[in-house]
Amino acid sequence: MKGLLELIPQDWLEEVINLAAECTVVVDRNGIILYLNHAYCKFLDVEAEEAIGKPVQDVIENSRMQIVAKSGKAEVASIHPINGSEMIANRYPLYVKGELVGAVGTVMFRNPREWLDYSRKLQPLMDELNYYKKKYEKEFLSKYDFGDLAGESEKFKEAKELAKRVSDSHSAVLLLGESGTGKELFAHAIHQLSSRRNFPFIRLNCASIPETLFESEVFGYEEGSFTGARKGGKMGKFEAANGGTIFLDEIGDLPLQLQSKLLRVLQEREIERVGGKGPVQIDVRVLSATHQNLEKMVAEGTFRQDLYYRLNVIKIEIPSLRQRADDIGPLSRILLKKMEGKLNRYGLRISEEVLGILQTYHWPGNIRELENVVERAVNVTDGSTIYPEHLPLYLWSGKSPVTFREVQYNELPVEGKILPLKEAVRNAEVQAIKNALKAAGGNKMKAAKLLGMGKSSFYDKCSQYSINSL
Ligand SMILES: Nc1ncnc2c1ncn2[C@@H]1O[C@H](COP(=O)(O)OP(=O)(O)OP(=O)(O)O)[C@@H](O)[C@H]1O
Repeated sequence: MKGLLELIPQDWLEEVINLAAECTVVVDRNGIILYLNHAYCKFLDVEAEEAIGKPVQDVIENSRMQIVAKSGKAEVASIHPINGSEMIANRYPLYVKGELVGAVGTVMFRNPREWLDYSRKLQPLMDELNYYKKKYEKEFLSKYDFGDLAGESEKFKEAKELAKRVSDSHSAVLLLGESGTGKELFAHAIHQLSSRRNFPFIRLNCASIPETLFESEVFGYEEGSFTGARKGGKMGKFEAANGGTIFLDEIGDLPLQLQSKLLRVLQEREIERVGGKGPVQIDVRVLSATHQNLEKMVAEGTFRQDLYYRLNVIKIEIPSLRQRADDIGPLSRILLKKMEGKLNRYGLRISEEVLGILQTYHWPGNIRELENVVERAVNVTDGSTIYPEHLPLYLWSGKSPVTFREVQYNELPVEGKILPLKEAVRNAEVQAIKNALKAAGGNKMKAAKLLGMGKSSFYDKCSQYSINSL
């Protein structure tokens, strides 16, 4: 077989080398220069005839070509000081028929200026690339894993274990739980632990999607399929999720007429773009979530039974924060750490009184609400400790924490001796005032606030019970 270069005339070759890598040098195994191209001669200010046959280090200052020709190890993009400036050079060992015969050196940039000009041209492209990378990560990749799901209570751990166990299955998962319990976090974590993790995670909010846009959003459309259709068409959510996971959030809020369209995709596992030429096969894992009671909706005829069965292959019920009161303390501390980072306020702690209040509140908004409360507290706390007055008023104003809980009489232990009611009330008031003063570090205004009392009634009570200080 003919050599690959045989068709190129000999006198073309040098020009080809000059164009391919401006400054080029070739040495034999002993580091003797066999070839120095025109551009390199010009850069070094030497004649080729003078240089050829000489040891490379005698012609090129600080050269390492003789080392590469012996070691057989390439040196790529190394800084090479020459002629008072630092150029960037590549040195490659030259193997012919498997044998090390010498080395080839090229100069990528003859000085840092060249490199700067080059990187200036490259920078906008890199910025653009990073922008799309971030956009892709934000829109198409899952952001959380099971490590982000904090909680040690039994019910929560059971839900987490089940979710882990079914992560890699292909079956549909229905996540049930009140608003703010972490259903979306679970969906991310399930995808992250599955073998689909390197494929997209696409969220479709079924509550916010207008009926008129459902088809184009969910199935996509072809260019020119309707007035206003985007040039090049648009990929729908199912197509975008292909190979990965689609998370149908707030599925209980999907209008009945759209439920049948969704059911068709789930049954047939194919979609057809609006104005498309035919169906496209899709391979997506379906996760869905709702705070609604789907069984009740099915019974009332507002949710399709067949769709319910499709989605509810594996049901995971996420407990409300009320049902995992033991987790409130640890979760508050975790959320505090998160907020410290977000708001750049470090070294904060939550006081015992605040923990008491948080533990007895009923948390209708669950972890999302707790997160908001902690964020607010971090914002309004001046010192390093979060006290009750840093919580929103509805959490503590005018009430003792115990009134938040539905205490059953038979749950209350009988303690101490039975006193006449007036005396018991007096003792309780004295104790409550002393506790509040202690919690407020002796500050009467703060103590009054903690007790949910006006300043003057607090002072009246203090003088009635002769309490002057702690
Ligand atoms: N176990 C947890 N550990 C730490 N943070 C959590 C946990 N669960 C939820 N969160 C946080 O609480 C907030 C609400 O979570 P998420 O959006 O997943 O709830 P949701 O149940 O999907 O709510 P909705 O039903 O309103 O959509 C998020 O900011 C999330 O980071």
